[in-house]
Amino acid sequence: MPLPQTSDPATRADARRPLVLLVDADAAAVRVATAAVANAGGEILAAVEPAAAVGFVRSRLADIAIVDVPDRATLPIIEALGASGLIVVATSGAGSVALAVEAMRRGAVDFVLKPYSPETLARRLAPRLEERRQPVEAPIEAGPDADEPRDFAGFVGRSSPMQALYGEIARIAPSRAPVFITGESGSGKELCAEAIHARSGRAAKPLVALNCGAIPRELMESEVFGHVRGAFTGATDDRVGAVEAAAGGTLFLDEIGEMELSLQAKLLRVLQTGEFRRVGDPRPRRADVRIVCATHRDPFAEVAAGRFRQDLFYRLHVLPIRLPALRERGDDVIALAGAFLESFAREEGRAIWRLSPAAAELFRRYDWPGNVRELQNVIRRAIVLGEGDEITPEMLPAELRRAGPPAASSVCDPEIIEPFWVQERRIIERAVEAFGGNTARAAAALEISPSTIYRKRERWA
Ligand SMILES: Nc1ncnc2c1ncn2[C@@H]1O[C@H](COP(=O)(O)OP(=O)(O)OP(=O)(O)O)[C@@H](O)[C@H]1O
Repeated sequence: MPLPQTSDPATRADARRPLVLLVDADAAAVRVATAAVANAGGEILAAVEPAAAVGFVRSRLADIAIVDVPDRATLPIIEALGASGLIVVATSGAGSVALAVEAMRRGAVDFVLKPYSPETLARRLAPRLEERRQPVEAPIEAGPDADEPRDFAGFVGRSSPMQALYGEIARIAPSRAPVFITGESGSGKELCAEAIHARSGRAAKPLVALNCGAIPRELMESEVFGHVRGAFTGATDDRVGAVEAAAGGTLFLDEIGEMELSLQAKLLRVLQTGEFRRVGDPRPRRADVRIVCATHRDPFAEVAAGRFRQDLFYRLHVLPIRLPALRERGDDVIALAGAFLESFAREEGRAIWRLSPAAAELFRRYDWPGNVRELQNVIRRAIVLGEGDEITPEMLPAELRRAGPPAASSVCDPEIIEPFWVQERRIIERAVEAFGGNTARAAAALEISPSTIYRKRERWA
């Protein structure tokens, strides 16, 4: 199932794309439906299993729901979503006329038989999407120059992908539903979690962040759920875990993909029942936390490889957000560089620095695999080690200088030759990104098998 795409800025200028909730447990159908929704001019809000659909009844985020009806047990979902004002299109592979009639009786406006092609579903959806297409919503922070793109909640950046991201954050922040943030390393996932918390009704309560990749495995359960005295060697006192510390607020689980499978099962229980136990304590406790999680990996590949529980994934992947890579943000890189030049120079007790035009050009051309964090490091290093008050190309690391236009000479400079695996990795990552995180489609375009990508990724990890 590919990650939802941010909408086409050109279309957004005229009207907001209707948001579609996809309720289907079958990953293959979700892939086809995602393509159909994009073709018909909509945007996927989330793809969820039937059990998670009810969470959307109150959130009122979606305009339209496509609900798979494998049997009669799913029919009440149609009723509930319809009653909350969504246009509901039912689908089913059962091919039963009685089921179709019953789905329509319960409020579905159309019934599409499975398997459907993206074209068929897009055709059936198009008039429904048209009904819900709305004039573009008011800018996020209205003011005298409200039409101007602006920075937002700690983020610097006014490019279209960032404007779309700010809109998504503003829309999903008030919901209680879990948020699943994806994006390359250093692209601002933690900043995004902070913005969501700050704009939610939970802002007055704590935001507790845990990096699942940085905590030793044997301590992780106690970090998340706490422990009681004597639970294990060294547990000399009762200890509150992150879930309790975040009571009423938000729990941010960074690098969720690194969490052990056994602990994933316990987290699933919190999401299903609201209950958890401190390590060594038989007494169940209750938690009221909103979970926001993040990963730099492709979560669909992690599920496919068995490293991420599918049931937990569908519970968490309710409101997905993708952070664009820095290289997708155009001139934001220059604005960010300016902001860091100012703040780091101040921190280092130096005069304010600027970027020379030649250095700015390299910044624009470079790929930034480490994203905003890499940019911060480059600027900090130049300010600490450099002389003067201007960043020039000579002060920049070799990989950045390589980003310049190709040398006029036909002889290749040995310094610019990159290892084969680095070039191969860049090609693969770009392809996966171009297909919105869908490894299978990227593999098809590269004419290699998806398993080749998974195998290589394991080697690079
Ligand atoms: N658009 C932005 N404007 C200003 N600062 C930013 C922006 N994006 C990221 N940063 C800063 O860059 C640094 C890295 O961001 P952050 O830690 O949120 O990234 P991340 O995606 O969570 O990284 P990782 O995957 O390594 O956990 C932080 O200091 C953050 O404040």
